[in-house]
Amino acid sequence: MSARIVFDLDGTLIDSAPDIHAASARMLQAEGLEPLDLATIISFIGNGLPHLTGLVMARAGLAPDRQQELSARVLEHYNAVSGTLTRPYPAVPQTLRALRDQGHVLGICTNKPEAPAHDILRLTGLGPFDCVVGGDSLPQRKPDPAPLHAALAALGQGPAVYVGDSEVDAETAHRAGVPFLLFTEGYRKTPVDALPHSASFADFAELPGLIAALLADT
Ligand SMILES: O=C(O)COP(=O)(O)O
Ligand SMILES: [Mg+2]
Repeated sequence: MSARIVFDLDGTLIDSAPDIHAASARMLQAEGLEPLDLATIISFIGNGLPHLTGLVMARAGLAPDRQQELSARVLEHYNAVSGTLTRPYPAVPQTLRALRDQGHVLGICTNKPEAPAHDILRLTGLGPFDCVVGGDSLPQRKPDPAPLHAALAALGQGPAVYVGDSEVDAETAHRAGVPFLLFTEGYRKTPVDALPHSASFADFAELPGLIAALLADT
């Protein structure tokens, strides 16, 4: 049976935190400020770059009324560095190929803006995806279920599953009523057991088997 499989991007298919860290560091440097450490930046990922910029600004003591200006700055820097330090997690390319070969249709539902999401998918060679919904594609972003619903609608009919790494992804899937497969090696802050999920995995090589088991149950 073929399924509609939608993936989160940052912390799920790709380890993009080093480029996000570099983009925020360039913005801070232009303000005469020191970079935040990578672990702090990782803890801020999940709700999109403007939200992350707001958290970085608060931590660095920058006035909140500059958020729009500085978010645009971080996005410019991110577009400039995007891909330099970003890598797919181990076994991701092979697993995506295997899932396509099995006849599944694959989509992306990320809070990363749509344009850099397309860029990074091209640079990493992880595509083609049958749809890409970004954090700025709709008025709503995750954890609102609307972006996941939009991605699934674009993929047609059939059983659905969402694969992600974070609290935001677990809540999105839960609110959308879609089974959630949790990748445990991304940017999650909460213990695995405290997040609603159908199954969890640490190695992408396990994913086709988990999806087959999920489909057998439905
Ligand atoms: O850019 C972010 O903050 C999060 O992106 P993600 O939804 O792909 O994890
Ligand atoms: Mg993520």
